[in-house]
Formats: sequence, C-alpha cells, structure tokens
Amino acid sequence: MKQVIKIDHISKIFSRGFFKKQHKLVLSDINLEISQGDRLVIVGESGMGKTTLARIMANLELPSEGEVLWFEKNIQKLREKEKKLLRGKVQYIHQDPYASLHPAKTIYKIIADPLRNAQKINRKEVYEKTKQLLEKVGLTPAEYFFNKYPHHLSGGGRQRLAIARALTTEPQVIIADEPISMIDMSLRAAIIKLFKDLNDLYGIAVILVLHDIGAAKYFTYEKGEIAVLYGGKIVEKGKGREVLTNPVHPYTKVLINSSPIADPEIARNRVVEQLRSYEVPVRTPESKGCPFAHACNYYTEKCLEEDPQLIVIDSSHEVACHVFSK
Ligand SMILES: Nc1ncnc2c1ncn2[C@@H]1O[C@H](COP(=O)(O)OP(=O)(O)OP(=O)(O)O)[C@@H](O)[C@H]1O
Repeated sequence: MKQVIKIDHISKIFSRGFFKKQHKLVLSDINLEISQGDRLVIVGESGMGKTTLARIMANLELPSEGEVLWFEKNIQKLREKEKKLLRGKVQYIHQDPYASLHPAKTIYKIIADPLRNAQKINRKEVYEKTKQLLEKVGLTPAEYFFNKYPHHLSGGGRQRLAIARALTTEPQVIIADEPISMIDMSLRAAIIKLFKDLNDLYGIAVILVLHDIGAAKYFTYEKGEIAVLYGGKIVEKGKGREVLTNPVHPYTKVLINSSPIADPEIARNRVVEQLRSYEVPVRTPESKGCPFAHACNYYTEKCLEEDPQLIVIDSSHEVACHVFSK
C-alpha cells in the first residue's frame, strides 16, 4: 500500500526559562510509517508526548530533529504551492471539538464553507455534499441540523460535526487527538466505530491519540497497530491484538492492567503491579538510560546507562527494553 505519512527519527525539544536555556526532550527518535488504509493508535498517559507527536505528523508543529514525509515528500522542503495541495489530504481533529467549531455559524455553513473552498462546485452540489457528509457521520436527517448551531449538539454530535468538516477536503489521512476524552462514556464507542467505518468504507488512514486502552483495543483489535509512548519514546509497537494480548514492556503491562474493567468480579481479583514511581519523567537531551527505569521494578544497571532501542521480537511486534525484549 502507498505510504501516506512517515516520521523519520523525530525528536522534539522545548526550550524555556531564562534565555531559553532549559531544554526539555519531549520526543526522542520516533519512527513511524502509515500507509493508505492503515489504522494506528498512539497510546500513553498524560504528558508522554502524544499530542506533540500528532501535531508534528499533521505539520502543525516542527520537529527539532528528523523528517516528516507526506506522500513520500519531505514537507519541510515543499514549496508553499505544493504544501497547499497536500494540506487537505491530511486532516487534524482537535481534542475539544467545541473550541474548534465556530459558535456563530450554522451547522450548514460549518460544512458548506470549507466545501466551497476545497472543491470547485456549484451551489446545488454544495447543498447535496453537505447533506451527504452530515449523513456519513451519522447526523441524520441532515436537514434537521442545517439551521442549528454547535451548541445544540451533544459532545458526541459536535465530534461528528468536526469529523464531517475534516471530510470536506476528501482527506487520505485523519489524525484525531483524544477524540473521545470530552465525550460521555456512553457515546464513546460510537465515535470510535465511526472512525472504523471511515477507515473500512473509504480507505482513509486513521491515526488516533488515546489514553484509554479499552478504546485502543476496540479500534485496533481486528486491524491496525498500536504505538505505546512513554517519556517521549515508543517503548512498544505492533499489531493491536498482539500488543494488547501479549504485552512485553513493563509499562504496557501496567497500562493494560490499570484500565477499568466493567466486571467487578474480575476487577476484584486482578493484581495490579505497583510502580516504584508515578512521576512523569522530565528528560533533557543529556538524559541517559531508559525513560521508564525510575519507575520499573525490573531495572538493571544497563537500564540506567543505555537507552534501549526498539527490537523486533516477533514479525509484527517491537519492544524497547533491555530486560524483556530478548
Ligand atoms: N509548547 C510547549 N512548550 C513547552 N513544553 C511543552 C509544550 N507543549 C507540550 N509541552 C510539554 O511536553 C510534554 C508532552 O506534552 P504532550 O501534550 O505532547 O503530552 P500528551 O501525552 O499529549 O499529554 P496530554 O494528554 O496531557 O496532552 C509535557 O511535559 C508538556 O508540558
């Protein structure tokens, strides 16, 4: 399948403080490849660098090192005209759909305006396409919503609208940052299902940033990959089903075992490993060793000294751990 996004040895350093002399390493040597029709979940807890990575993929943030390729072209080296042509092909959906939707525009205008900008179509076609897009995302019957405003919708409805707006440019890739974190529990599965449908029915590559393991599982169990982020590094990567049923990295295991379980009987009998620390590591470009070493119960001297690289342990499974990736 055709490659749509490639992240090649990306690192990101944020500088702050007096004369910007304090450097924080937020992402470290990340490599990812997404092809047409792929599904990918970037999972990890708060502060691990998920949003920064998603924004770099969407060209909303520049990496400090490394290259971002869209459709096999280095986006930093593209001319403005070429960039403009590709921009609509990669769509980014924000965590908070309400903040990204114009509150004073009707739902019709929110979809029709970008449609008019993206495609050279007449008024009747704009009307028809607006209707189709709203129906595609489950806002049906579309005409019922035309004259309403974003505040008339539930959180789930607003996220559907944000997705419909992203579809106006006929994207080949959608990157959504925590698309369900601001939505009621009962509506979350339906939004993930919508992303699955966009992937299955229209071949759109979908990259979701999630901290909810249950949602990550639902999205990638039959198809798709998971990249587990800890301290700005990918510590485990592979097919969703494989990583979630046979996790190898101690952080992935803790992440999976700490996720809520609906069945109280299973939840009561579950043993959740306690970490040595729950602090999010602050890394600098000078930091040594594995970012997880300060929290890990299995760390060795080597873990404090050397940063482990991702090692292929199975055909579709990679782990960065000195102790367990053998
Ligand atoms: N513009 C910025 N300037 C300085 N530090 C930043 C900036 N953006 C993010 N950071 C820091 O980078 C680290 C990773 O942030 P990021 O938002 O990417 O993580 P995350 O995994 O998405 O977490 P969350 O789910 O809480 O958003 C955090 O420590 C954050 O404070």
